[in-house]
Order: sequence, then structure tokens, then C-alpha cells
Amino acid sequence: MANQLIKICGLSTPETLAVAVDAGADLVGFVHFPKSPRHVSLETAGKLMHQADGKAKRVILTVDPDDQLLDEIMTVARPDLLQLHGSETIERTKEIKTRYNIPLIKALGVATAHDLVQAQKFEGIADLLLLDAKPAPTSEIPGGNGIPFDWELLAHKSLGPQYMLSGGLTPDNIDRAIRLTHMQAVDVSSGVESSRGIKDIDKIQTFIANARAAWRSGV
Ligand SMILES: O=C(O)c1ccccc1NCC(=O)[C@H](O)[C@H](O)COP(=O)(O)O
Repeated sequence: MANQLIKICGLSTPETLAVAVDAGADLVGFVHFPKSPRHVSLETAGKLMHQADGKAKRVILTVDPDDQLLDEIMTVARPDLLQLHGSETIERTKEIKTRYNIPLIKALGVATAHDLVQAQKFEGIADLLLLDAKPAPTSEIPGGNGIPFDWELLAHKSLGPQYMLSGGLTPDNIDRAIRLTHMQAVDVSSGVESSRGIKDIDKIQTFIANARAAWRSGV
């Protein structure tokens, strides 16, 4: 994978997937979580996965999956990476890594500096650590809520390339987010949608172009 990474998450149609891949997304994410407005069945995910084969790394996102679901994901959808977006512990994350031997993205909620210390404990266990805003207590889903956390928490850190910035990113704020945090990997879902769960072609293209431009300008 490239040094700088862009992940477009929550894709669910062949058309928007094609746009993301053509615009240069490094990773494309498919959500398998029935409460999500972006949920796709494993069969649909498998078809989308096939479409993106060799063009971008393909990620299946689940929330606190048990082994039965993971077995199904590995057989039916066969992703390149697995994203754990629930409250998976370090032990459970290690267990999944050992059992399936697949690159893992572990999502970690951030609201305070202490959360970053907690996130660092997953270094070397998951392959990518996705820093996301914590969901509101009333939210039905633990991610994909379009809320940013305080990027100033990252401003004077030099987190390694295994960290990915997420939460409330948009085509309009991605330049500022990259300049402030110096993050080399970013992930977006709501910010490239026209309404909840509906991806927007122009926003996907603009997000990717703006992220690449920020990195090109030397941040
Ligand atoms: O996107 C969802 O619907 C979702 C549901 C359940 C768990 C996680 C989910 N999304 C996680 C993602 O990877 C999002 O891209 C990330 O949370 C950022 O989302 P957003 O703030 O909407 O850009």
C-alpha cells in the first residue's frame, strides 16, 4: 500500500465503488452491521469485493463479531482487511489475528488524551489503528456518525503511519485536518454522502483530491 492512505467507508453500490476506486481510494470499506444505514449482506459485499479486486484494498467492517460471523465473512466475502469497530479488547483482537491471520483495522474512540494512551496499547496488535470520535450515547451505531473529535489532541504528537484519522472528515475540512494532525492515513463515510447512507460521487472525488493536495503541499 502507498505511504499515504485514503479509505472510503460505507460503500454499497457498484457505481459509487467505481468512482472511489477511479478517484484513487487506497482502501474501500463495506459495512456489515444490520443497524447501519450502510449495511450490506455478505453476498453483496462479495460482489463489490470482486469488482474492486486488484484496484484497492477491500475492507469488511463489523462490530464485536463472534467466530461464526467471522468464519462466514472469510468464506463468503473474503476481504483483504477486517475492521473491528466495536468494543473488542486487546485479547479478542489478538485472538482474531491468530485465528484468521488477516490484516486488522481496530477502531478506537477518542475524546481525551487518555484515549490516545489507551489506543497505543493496540500498536503491534492491529495493523492500522483508526482513531474515530466516540458516538453519542443515543447513537444506534458506534461509527459513521459524522462527528469529529478534537484534532488538537494530535497536533503535537507524532503518531506512526499505522494510525488513521477518522470521524467527521469532509471535502471541506480534510485540508485543515491533515495540516493540523500530520496524519498520513484518513477515513471518511458521512462526509462523502448526500444523505445518510447515500454516497455522493462529487464529494468522494473532491475528498480524495483535497487530501492528496494537502499531502502534496508538504504537510
Ligand atoms: O458507517 C457505519 O454505518 C458504521 C456502522 C457501525 C460501525 C462503524 C461504522 N462506520 C465506521 C467507519 O469506518 C467510518 O468511516 C468512521 O466511523 C467515520 O465515519 P464518519 O464520521 O461518518 O466519516
